[in-house]
Amino acid sequence: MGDWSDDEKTSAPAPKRATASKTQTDDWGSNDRQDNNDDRGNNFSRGRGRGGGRGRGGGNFGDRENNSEGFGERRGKYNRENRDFNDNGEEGSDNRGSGSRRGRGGFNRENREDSDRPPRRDRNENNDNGDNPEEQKREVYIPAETTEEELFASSISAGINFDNFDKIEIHVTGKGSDDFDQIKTFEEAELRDFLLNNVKKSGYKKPTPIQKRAIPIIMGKRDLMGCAQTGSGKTAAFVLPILNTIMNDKDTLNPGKPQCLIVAPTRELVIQIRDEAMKFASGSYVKVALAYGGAASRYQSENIVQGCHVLVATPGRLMDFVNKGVISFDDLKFLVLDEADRMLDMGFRDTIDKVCNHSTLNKDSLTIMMFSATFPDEIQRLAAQYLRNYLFLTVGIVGGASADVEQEFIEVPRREKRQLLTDTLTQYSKSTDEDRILVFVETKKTADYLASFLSETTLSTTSIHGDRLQREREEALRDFRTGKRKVLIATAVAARGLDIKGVTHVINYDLPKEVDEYIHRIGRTGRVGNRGKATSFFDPDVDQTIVSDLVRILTQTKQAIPDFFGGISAGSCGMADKYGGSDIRQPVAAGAPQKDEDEW
Ligand SMILES: Nc1ncnc2c1ncn2[C@@H]1O[C@H](COP(=O)(O)OP(=O)(O)OP(=O)(O)O)[C@@H](O)[C@H]1O
Repeated sequence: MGDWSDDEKTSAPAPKRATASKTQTDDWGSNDRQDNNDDRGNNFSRGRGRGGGRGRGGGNFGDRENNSEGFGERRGKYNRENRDFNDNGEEGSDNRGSGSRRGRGGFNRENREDSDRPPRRDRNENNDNGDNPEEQKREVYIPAETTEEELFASSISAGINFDNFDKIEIHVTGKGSDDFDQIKTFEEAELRDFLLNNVKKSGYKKPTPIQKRAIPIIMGKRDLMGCAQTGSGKTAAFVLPILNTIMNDKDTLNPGKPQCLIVAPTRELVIQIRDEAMKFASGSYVKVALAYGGAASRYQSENIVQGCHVLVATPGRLMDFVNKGVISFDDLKFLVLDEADRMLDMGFRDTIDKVCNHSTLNKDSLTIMMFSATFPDEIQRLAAQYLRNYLFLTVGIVGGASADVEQEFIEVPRREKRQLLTDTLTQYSKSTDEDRILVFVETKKTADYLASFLSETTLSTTSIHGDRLQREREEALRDFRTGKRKVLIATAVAARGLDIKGVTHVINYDLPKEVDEYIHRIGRTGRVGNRGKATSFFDPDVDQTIVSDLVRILTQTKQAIPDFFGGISAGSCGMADKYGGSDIRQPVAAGAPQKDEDEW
C-alpha cells in the first residue's frame, strides 16, 4: 500500500534502549545524552512556526476553469515521443535536494538515535543498494511552535458548495440512536463560551453534517464510528465535544495521564490535529501535547510528564512512551482513532490492542471514537471489537469520494508520464499565487527524482516521503502551505487527512493500488465546499486492477467513465451490491442487543 514506511509501523523492532522495567531516568539516560545535546546545551534557534503567512484564499476551482481547458485535448491516449530519461527515477535517485534541504528549520543534529525511526528495511525500499549514506543520518529535531495567529489562519474557508452538504443524507444506527438530536447551530450544542468564540474566530458559520450529529453523541459519551467524506470537518466534530467535556468535568490533571488520546497514522497529520485542538482550546487551561517520531523524544516526553489533557500521537512513539512508563491511561476518558480504517490495518492494530487492553485503562469510563472517510466492511467488523454499544454515523456513501472533485483520467504509458506532468504543470506557472498542486507518486525514489527534475524548471517544487528527515518533511509542508513551493511531490504518506489551503489540483502521477487510497488522495482538494480537480495518469499496463473500483467512484459522483476503462460499468461487474457500505450490524433487528456489547 504505497509508501507508508515512515509512519512508524508498530511492527518496527523495539528500540534497544526502551525497556519497560527500567526507571524513567535510566530509560532516558541514553536518550538524554542524545536529546539533551539537542536542545539544552546548544541554545538552538528554532525555525519559524509552520505555516507562517499560509496561503490565502480557499482554492475555489471555479476561477480557473480556463486553465484546465488544455486537459480536454489530452483526454484519451497521450501520445508523445519517448524521452531520453527513465521515468522510474534512476537519474535522480541520489539527488535528494528537492529544494527544501537547503532551507531553514528547527534544530538539526546528525548521528543521533531516534527510537521511532522505521526499520532500515523500510526506509531503503527504493534504494537499489540499500547503502545510501543519507539514510544513516539521525538528528534531534525540535519543531517550531505554531503561533495563535497561525492556528486561526490555517482553516480552509468554506467554498461555494458548502450548503450542498445539507443535501447529503445522514444516517445514525445502533441502539439509542434517537436519543441524540442533531444540532443546527454551534450555539445549540451548548459549547462553553471560549469554544464558541474560537469556532467563530475560525470562520465556521454553521456545523457540517458530521458535526451536527457527532457533537451531541460525543457529549453524551457514546462510542461512535463516524464516516463522512474527505474535507467535511470530522476533526472539529470530535475535538469540540471532547474539549467541552474535559472543561465541564474538571478532573484533576495528573502528570503523564492524558484524559484524551487521539491516534493518527502519520506525523504530519498528528501535528495538524494537535494544531486544530490547540486552536479550539486557545484561551483555556486545557493542555495539548504531541508524540510522534522523527522529533526529539525527550522534548515531547517532558511536555507529557508536565501534564496534558489531550495527547495526539502516532502509534510508534506512543508505544515507546507507554513502554517507558512516560504515559499511562488511568485518567483516559476519550480515545479517538482518526483515519480509523488505516489504524486498524495490519501494522498499527497491535498498538490499538495494547492501548485498549492496557492494565491502567478503566474501560468503564472510556468513550471510543473512530473516524474516516472510508470504512470497508471487514474493518468495521474489526473496529466493532473495540467499541461498546456504539452508534454508526454516516454522511453520504461510506467510502464515497467528494463530489466537489472533478476527476479526470489520462491514458499514458509509463515512459511518457514525466513529459505529461511537465506539460500539465506548465499551465500552473502562469496561474495565481493561491494555487497549489499536489502530485502523488508510488515510490520515494520517484518523488525524489521528480522533485529534483522539476526544481530545475520554473516550477518551485518540494517533496515529502518517508526517507526524508522529519525536519525536511515539515519544512516541505510548510513551504507548500506558504506558497514558497507551489508543487509538492508526495508518496502515500500525504494521502490522508492533510488539510492544505489552496490545493486546487491533485495529480496521480502513479495511481494507487487501492481505491480507498485514491479517495483520500483526491480528497486533498475539493474540501469544505470548495471545488477541486484530480487528474490521474492511467498506465494500461499496471492500473487495470483498480479500474472496477474507479468506475464505482465515478458512477457515484456522476462523472464520465473514460473509454479506455474498457466499457466496465458499475452494474456490469455486479458492483452495485458491494457499494454504499452500511452499518455491518444492520441485519440485526433494531434494538436487539449487539454482538459485541458485552465482550469488553
Ligand atoms: N463548520 C465548518 N465551517 C467551515 N469550515 C470548517 C467547518 N468545519 C471544519 N472546517 C474546515 O474544513 C477543513 C477540513 O476539515 P477536516 O480536516 O476536519 O476534514 P476531514 O473531514 O477530517 O477530512 P479528511 O477526511 O480529509 O481527513 C478544515 O480547514 C477545517 O478548519
